[in-house]
Amino acid sequence: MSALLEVAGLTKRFGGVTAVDNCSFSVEKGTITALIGPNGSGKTTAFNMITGYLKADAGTMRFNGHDVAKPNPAKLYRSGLSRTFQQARIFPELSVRENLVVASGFSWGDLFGMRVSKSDRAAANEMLEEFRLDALADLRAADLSYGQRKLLEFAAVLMSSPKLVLLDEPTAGVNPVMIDTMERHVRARHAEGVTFLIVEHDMQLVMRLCDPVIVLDNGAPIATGKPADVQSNPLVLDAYLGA
Ligand SMILES: Nc1ncnc2c1ncn2[C@@H]1O[C@H](COP(=O)(O)OP(=O)(O)OP(=O)(O)O)[C@@H](O)[C@H]1O
Repeated sequence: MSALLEVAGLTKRFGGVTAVDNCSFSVEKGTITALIGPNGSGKTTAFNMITGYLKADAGTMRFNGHDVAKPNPAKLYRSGLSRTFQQARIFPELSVRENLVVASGFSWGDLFGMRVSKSDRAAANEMLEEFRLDALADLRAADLSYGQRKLLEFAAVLMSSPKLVLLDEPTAGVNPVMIDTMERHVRARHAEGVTFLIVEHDMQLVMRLCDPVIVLDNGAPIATGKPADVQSNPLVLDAYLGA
């Protein structure tokens, strides 16, 4: 296996708080890697730096064999690294279908000038079917339920045919049926070769879906390994019980 993403020495301070502290880890190609840790251990801050939403104070990053000196969300998206957010970021005033078309790289001008080609419209329609969102295609995204919005955001990031998808708490606040749906879609895309890095608090889901599991505490990894090994690691137990 080879690393698709490598971060080394990643650091971010907010005033007196070191949210991410000289943090190094890698995500191997073809894995569903989990990034877990107690509340406030730095998971989202790490995601934000890796995806270019937050400037790191220190550290380096490589993605798909290239150094990324200044991570930029749009450039990374185009080069195959995309992400979701804890609170799904979609365009609430666009329809479900339009959200998918925009996510595939169309400018708003193209969208509203109806310059979207038939094949790209077909790709959006396929995604709608795959995610069983076709019945909702013409609804405003704002009118979707919380779980449906998360599903739409996930479908939208897949429109760019990513190599690596970072999911930030994909199942937080969604019902058990939707958790199963999310899991199914992750497995299906993984089987097609997409690599995942997932921040998730649902440990049952992490244990059955992810391998390896990276555990952060105080902004740096304290354990990395197979789910069962990590689960019984005394350092990990301490970090969670002490949290
Ligand atoms: N914008 C910010 N300004 C100040 N402090 C911040 C900011 N963002 C995060 N922090 C602090 O950095 C630390 C790490 O936060 P972060 O959200 O990355 O943790 P997390 O592991 O994602 O937590 P959770 O599981 O609760 O989402 C926390 O102490 C948090 O309070």
